[in-house]
Amino acid sequence: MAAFRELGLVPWLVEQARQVGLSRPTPVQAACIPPVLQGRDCLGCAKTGSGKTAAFVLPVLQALSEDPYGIFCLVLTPTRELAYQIAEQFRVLGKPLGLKDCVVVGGLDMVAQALELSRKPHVVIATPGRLADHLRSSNTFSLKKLKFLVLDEADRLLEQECTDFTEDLEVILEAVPARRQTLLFSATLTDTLNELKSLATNQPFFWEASDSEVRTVDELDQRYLLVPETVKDAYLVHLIQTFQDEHEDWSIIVFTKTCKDCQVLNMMLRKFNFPSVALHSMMKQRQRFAALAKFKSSIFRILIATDVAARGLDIPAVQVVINHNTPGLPKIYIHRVGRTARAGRHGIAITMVTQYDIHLVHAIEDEIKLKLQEFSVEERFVLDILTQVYITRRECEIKLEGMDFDEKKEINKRKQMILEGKDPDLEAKRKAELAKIKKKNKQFREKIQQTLEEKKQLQLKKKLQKRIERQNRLHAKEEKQHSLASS
Ligand SMILES: Nc1ncnc2c1ncn2[C@@H]1O[C@H](COP(=O)(O)OP(=O)(O)OP(=O)(O)O)[C@@H](O)[C@H]1O
Repeated sequence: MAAFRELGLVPWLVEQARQVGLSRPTPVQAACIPPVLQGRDCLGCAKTGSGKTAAFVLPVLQALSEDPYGIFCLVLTPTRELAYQIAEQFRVLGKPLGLKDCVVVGGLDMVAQALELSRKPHVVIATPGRLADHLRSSNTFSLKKLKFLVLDEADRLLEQECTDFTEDLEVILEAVPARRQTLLFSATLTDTLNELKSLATNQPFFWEASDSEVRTVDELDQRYLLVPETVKDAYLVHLIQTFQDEHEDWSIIVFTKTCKDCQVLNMMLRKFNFPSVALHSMMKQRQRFAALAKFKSSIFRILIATDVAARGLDIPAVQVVINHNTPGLPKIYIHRVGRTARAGRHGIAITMVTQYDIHLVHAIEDEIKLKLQEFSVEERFVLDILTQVYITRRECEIKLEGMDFDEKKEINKRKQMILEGKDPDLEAKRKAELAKIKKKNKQFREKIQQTLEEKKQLQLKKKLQKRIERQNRLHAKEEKQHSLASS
C-alpha cells in the first residue's frame, strides 16, 4: 500500500496525519485521495470504520492550504453528533493551517450560528435542516464560492425516511455553485447510486472496495439470539451482566426501535446499577451531547440509543453492539453493527430475533452475504432474573407515563411541524376532518350493512311465516279428515 506522501499529499499534512495516528492510508483513502486532488468528483463506498472521513478531510485541507478562503467547503451529514465528530477531524488535521470551522446543526442557538457563518469559516459542517433554515432566513453568508461539497452518509441524505432531507437539500443545492467538486461517501451507496451520480458530474470517480463480497468487516463476529418478545429484557440484562463480569475494559451500544424503548431500557438498566446513558432524538441537544461525551470518555459504559447513533459515530472502545430489535432494513443493520470492530479492531454484534423477525434476518444475511451464527446463552440464568426484570421494566414504564413522555412527543411533533413550515393546528384540524370523514363513511357502511341485515331478517321472517301458515293449513286439513273419518 502506498504511503500518504505517494498519494500526492504535501509533507506538513502527511506529518499532521501521522501525529494523529494515521500512518498508512486505508484502501478507501489510497483510492480516493489522488483523484480528489486532481479535481475530480468522487463517490466512495467502503465498509464502516474504514477511514472514509480522512479520505475527504485530507484532500480538502490540501486544496484549502493552496487557496485559503471562506466558505471553501461544505460538509453535509445526517446527524448532529456526526457533524461535531467530522468538525473535530478537520480541526486536528487542519491545525497547522489555523483552520476556522463552523458547525451548523439543529437544537442549538441559531443567532450564534448565523454570526459564525458571517465570519466566513473555511469549512462548514452542517445537518441539512438547520443549514437550509439559515439559507431561507438570512443573507449574511454565501455558499456561492465554495469549492467542495461533501455529503457524508450520502445515501441517508437522499433517502426519504422518517427525517426527509429532500426539500432542505434542494435549498442547499440552489445555494452552492454548479462548478464545484462533489464528494460522496457512505458504507451503503449502491441503492441510491443513480441519484448520487446526478450530483457528482465533474469527471466522477466511483470507488467500491472489492476485497470481498461480504459487506461487513472480517473482524466483526455477528450473532443472533432467538428470544421470545416478552423476555427480551431479561436476556439483555443477562448479556450485559456477563460482559461486565468477563471483561475489564468494555463498552456496549444497545440499539432500540423507539425513543420510548430507549428511555425505558436506560431507566431499567440504571435500576440494576448498570452505568448506562440514553441517546435519542427526543432529548434536548445539550443532553444528547452530554450523554455521548460521558459514553466516549468511558464514564458510562453502556449507550442505549435509537438509530440516531447508527451511522458514522466513531468510538474505538465499543466492543459490543446489541440490537434489542432486529433492524427492519439490512442497511440499518450494516451501520448499527459498524459501531464496533472499527479500524481493524475486533468486535461482536448480537441481534435479538423474535419468531416474527426471522424474515428480517434472512434479508440481512442476503445483503451482507454472510450467515449470522447463533449466540448461546445459559437459559437458567435468564430464568432466575425473569420476574425481577419484568417488574422493574413495568415500574419504569409507569414512571415514564407519569413523566408525560408521550405528551412531550406530541409537543416535539408540533415543533417539528413548525420547523417544516406547517401549521400544527391546521394539521390537527385536517386530521380531525379526515377522521370525521372516515367516521361518516364507517357509519354509512354500517347503516347499509344494517339495512341489508334487516332485509334478510324480514325475508327469513316471511319465509318462516309462510312455513308456519302452510303447516297450520296442513294441520287443519288433517284434523278435518280425522273428524270426518271418526263421524
Ligand atoms: N489511515 C489510517 N490509519 C489508522 N487509522 C485510521 C486511518 N484512517 C482512519 N483511521 C481511524 O479509523 C477510524 C474510523 O474512521 P472513520 O470514522 O473515518 O470511518 P468511516 O469509514 O467513516 O466509518 P462509518 O462508515 O462508520 O462512518 C477512526 O478512528 C480513524 O481515526
